[in-house]
Amino acid sequence: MAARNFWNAPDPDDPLARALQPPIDETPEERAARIRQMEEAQRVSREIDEEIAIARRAYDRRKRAIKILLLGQAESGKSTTLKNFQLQFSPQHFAKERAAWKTIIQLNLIRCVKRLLDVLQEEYESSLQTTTPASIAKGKGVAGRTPTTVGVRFSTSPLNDHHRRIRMRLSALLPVEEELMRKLLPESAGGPAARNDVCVRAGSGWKGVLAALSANTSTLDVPQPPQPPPLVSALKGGSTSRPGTANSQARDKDNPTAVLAACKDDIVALWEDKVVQAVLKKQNVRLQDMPGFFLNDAARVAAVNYEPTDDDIVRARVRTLGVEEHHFTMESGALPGTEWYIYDVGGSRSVRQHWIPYFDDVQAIIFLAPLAFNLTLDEDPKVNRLEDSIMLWREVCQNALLAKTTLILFLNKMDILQATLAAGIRVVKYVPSYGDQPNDVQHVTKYFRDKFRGYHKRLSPKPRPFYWHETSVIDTRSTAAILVGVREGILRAHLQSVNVI
Ligand SMILES: Nc1nc2c(ncn2[C@@H]2O[C@H](COP(=O)(O)OP(=O)(O)OP(=O)(O)O)[C@@H](O)[C@H]2O)c(=O)[nH]1
Ligand SMILES: [Mg+2]
Repeated sequence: MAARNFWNAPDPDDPLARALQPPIDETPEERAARIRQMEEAQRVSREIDEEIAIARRAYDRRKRAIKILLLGQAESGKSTTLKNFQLQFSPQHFAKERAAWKTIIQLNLIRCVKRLLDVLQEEYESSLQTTTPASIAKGKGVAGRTPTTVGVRFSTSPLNDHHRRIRMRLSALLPVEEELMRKLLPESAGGPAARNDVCVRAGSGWKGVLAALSANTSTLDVPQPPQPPPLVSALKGGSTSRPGTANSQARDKDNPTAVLAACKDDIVALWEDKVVQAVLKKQNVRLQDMPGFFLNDAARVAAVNYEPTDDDIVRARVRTLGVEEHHFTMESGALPGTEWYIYDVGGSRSVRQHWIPYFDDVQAIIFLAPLAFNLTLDEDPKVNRLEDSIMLWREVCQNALLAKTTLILFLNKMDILQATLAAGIRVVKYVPSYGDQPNDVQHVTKYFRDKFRGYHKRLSPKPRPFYWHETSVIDTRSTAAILVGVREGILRAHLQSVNVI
């Protein structure tokens, strides 16, 4: 019996094959249309196969890749650690994002100026006094300002009209800040998170938005600083209205570089003013400790031709909302070409539930714990920051999903601990169990490190080594050396776990 060609000759008994047979009376046009349809179906099918192959390759690559999760409370230094990683091991990628960071740094500077203006306004308001008949009778008043009418308000503040004029001119920065925040986080512009910090939502493509903005803003068109309105309105808290057309105002608020350049001399003058520094000291405000502090660099950052340095980018502050995945290929090191994924999460209490889905798929966790024994959480000022870090560390140590995960503790912000202890702030006041041990960096660090080590040992589902480093991740040089060691350690642990070494 002759062999039937399986593909070309359909089995006459197969109902599906019968159904797919072209009709006997098919016209040439119908035949052409049927063939076109078949070809289109084959093309779609090939496309789907290709997509599946790409997805499978990506899945295999990701499975082989090394995955690190950065954990810790808000402001503990997770995103700063990530930037150090990128700077150290993926410098080309880091350099590509420079334009986006420029706008963030400008925004950080504007925030610092705004905070400074708020402090000066508070000082001014708290120094307002009203004359009373009694004070006039006793000849009380302010030098050079003899009150003439009963009930006149006057200020005893050392801030004078010169400061108020600068303050009015700097109000031109406020619409710029609002506009940038609206672009970065449209859904919560003006909300509580956005008011306190520069926020971005993970996966929103904010770096692309900012890079485009930075490329589009003309730096040649520097507006003149606004002229102050009459002093009366300035004393009332001021209006932000400026001379110029509505069009020029709309254009200016889209151009942080130009507006900052116009305000540069005023920012520098206000920040370096001795009276202003004395007010800050009196009010016990240290703007230097603010996240994203750039006032000492104002002359550079507010310049028309400003380009951020690597250090500027590492110091820039953006609050992370959600979880950001960063994929990069090691450009150097023991195994160049190795793929790494680093997950950077938001650390404030309301977003911590988003961490859990990442727990079962990471080789290592870098846990950032600043030894901020004297500070409280922004989101809950009743909670001590260090207590919160220890509570989080305990949860991470005992989590069964993380039993095989390498935990690396960064006791971060050592520079701040040093400054805090040098300022005479005593640990025992906040942590009574510290007792009368010496109040120096070495003893304080050992005390808290032993606490973290103890929980790690007691709570880990099975024994695992305790890795820790004292870090100031804001300092790129000292961090680079630590990260090289961390990278090699994680790589070795990973290769061992897959039986390669
Ligand atoms: N002085 C000092 N500042 C640091 C250090 N590490 C981070 N910072 C600063 O602390 C602020 C917060 O750092 P981030 O890296 O943004 O903190 P985060 O953990 O990512 O915070 P969230 O995104 O809110 O969860 C930034 O202004 C950093 O520049 C450090 O070691 N020393
Ligand atoms: Mg962050």
